[in-house]
Amino acid sequence: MSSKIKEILARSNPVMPVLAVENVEDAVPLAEALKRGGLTVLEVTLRTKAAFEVIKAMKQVEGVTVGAGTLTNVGQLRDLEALGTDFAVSPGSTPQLLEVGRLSSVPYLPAVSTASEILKGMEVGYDCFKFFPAAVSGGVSALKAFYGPLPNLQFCPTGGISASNFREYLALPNVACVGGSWIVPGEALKKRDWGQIEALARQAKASANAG
Ligand SMILES: O=C(O)C(=O)C[C@H](O)[C@H](O)COP(=O)(O)O
Repeated sequence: MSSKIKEILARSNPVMPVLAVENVEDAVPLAEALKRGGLTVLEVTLRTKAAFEVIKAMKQVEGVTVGAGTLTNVGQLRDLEALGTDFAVSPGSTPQLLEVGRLSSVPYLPAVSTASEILKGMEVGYDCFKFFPAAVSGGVSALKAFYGPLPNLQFCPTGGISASNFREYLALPNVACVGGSWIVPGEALKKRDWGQIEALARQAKASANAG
């Protein structure tokens, strides 16, 4: 399981837009804009009523890997399995999610913010985690500190990451990719400004590759 998620969150996909999409009609144009900008691994949070329909619609866009975020219980994971979602991400982790996620057909990324949570995940076999909420949990300094005793892990930090600081995270040896909502500002989505979203994606991709 961890290896499948690591393939998805590889350094070739350094920035993962975290999306909250209210209108299913926006799903395809949004995924296409992000793809034109060079970002093809997308996390659709389950924060909106339309989220499952949005995932289904985005999966029609060729070359885009569509995961679900905000996974908080096993029931949702079962629904995502039925939908054929490409991966699933939680904002935290529970013993039940870790256990069920390990065996799921949907590659699963649990989140941690402390060393003890990391150890609990490792006990079940995980070596790849979301680090959430990254900025308020110590940011780059915390990830550097985890690297000392636990160098064989990979993280996807998310939460409080922006255009101005994401490269500091990507420079760390234990960061596979970063996630964030800054690529798709709420206003741009509301205005259906696909050009701006494409430009923000392109900028992030270029800047990540330059690092
Ligand atoms: O909804 C979820 O599944 C989450 O876990 C939280 C999101 O990943 C972060 O809220 C994104 O953080 P920002 O980039 O600071 O907006």
